[in-house]
Amino acid sequence: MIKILANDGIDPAGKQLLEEAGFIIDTNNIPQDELPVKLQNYDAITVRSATKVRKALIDACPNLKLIGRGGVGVDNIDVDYAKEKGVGVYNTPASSSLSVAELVFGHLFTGVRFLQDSNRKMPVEGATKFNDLKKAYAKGIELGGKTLGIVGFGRIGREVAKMAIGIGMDVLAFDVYPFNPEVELTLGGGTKVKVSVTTATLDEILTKADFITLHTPFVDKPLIGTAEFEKMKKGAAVVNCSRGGLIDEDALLEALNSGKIAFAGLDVYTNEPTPRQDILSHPKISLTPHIGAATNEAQERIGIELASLIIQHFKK
Ligand SMILES: NC(=O)c1ccc[n+]([C@@H]2O[C@H](COP(=O)([O-])OP(=O)(O)OC[C@H]3O[C@@H](n4cnc5c(N)ncnc54)[C@H](O)[C@@H]3O)[C@@H](O)[C@H]2O)c1
Ligand SMILES: O=C(O)[C@H](O)COP(=O)(O)O
Repeated sequence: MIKILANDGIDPAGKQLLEEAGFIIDTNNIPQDELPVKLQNYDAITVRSATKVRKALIDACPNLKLIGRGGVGVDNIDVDYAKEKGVGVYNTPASSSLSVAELVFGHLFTGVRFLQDSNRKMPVEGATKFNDLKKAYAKGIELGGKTLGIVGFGRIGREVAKMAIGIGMDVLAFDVYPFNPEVELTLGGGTKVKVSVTTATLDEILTKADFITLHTPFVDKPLIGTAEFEKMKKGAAVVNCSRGGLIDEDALLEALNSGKIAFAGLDVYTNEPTPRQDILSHPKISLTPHIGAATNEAQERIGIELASLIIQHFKK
């Protein structure tokens, strides 16, 4: 019997598929430091972003045959080393794109209408200072008609573009690789419409966009630091639902505090799971705790896709 440890959980639909295929699946969350011993009893492990599967753990578990990542980023797994050791590594790249794209707009709509701040202040001051708050939040702006710069035009970047076009934004897109600027929108009734975004350089995005959203992996250094903030339009805003580290957080605070940029929306942080307090308490930052893929729909798709990949792997 193949035994699988779903250390960061798995959607019930995925668990059911695995059980129907005859696998034993445990959803115990074993602490990282106990894994080198406890994972020895399993043939496979599935993780999200919390559990790390590094070289030392792979070495400690010679029976391990598969590592499944329920999600996109495999930066918590030593993929090349695992493959060298004959351990299969799988992820579910497309299952959460729509959910992440929707969260980007959650942050954008939040920022332009100060929701991050009014949600903090209304419970405390709403009843006594209603009109003061009404005045404080009176300078909102619309997203429609503004320019959105998308850095990284992959799966999520393309979903973001479709939504932006749908609400009447102009879209500039940049990617390190050449890409098809055409995206297909599905209208009510199923009608499909093809619309092209404008291809741009990173510099054009920095200087022309009203809002900038990042959709690349993190490699080794921030994509957006002091020099990039300086190039942005005054009053621009940034959203990062990709990976902490893509934005230099010191430079971000400086740009927010000087008024150079109006707001930021963050789902990911340089220090996870303990982001810095000056980021967490900033009134111009809309915050979510790395929940881009955390919708029922995305997790169900992820669970089903991962289960199918695991079943296929062991049936080979
Ligand atoms: N917040 C969350 O919960 C969450 C959920 C899913 C994915 N993500 C993250 O979102 C990011 C994007 O995911 P995706 O599925 O769209 O990936 P993807 O591979 O489909 O797209 C990434 C794109 O970025 C481009 N790129 C790489 N480096 C670049 C650079 N320096 N400048 C410009 N473009 C660059 C690539 O060519 C690619 O087209 C990943 O970092 C992923 O881990 C976060
Ligand atoms: O790369 C991803 O898929 C996301 O960062 C999702 O992370 P999570 O699985 O911890 O929600």
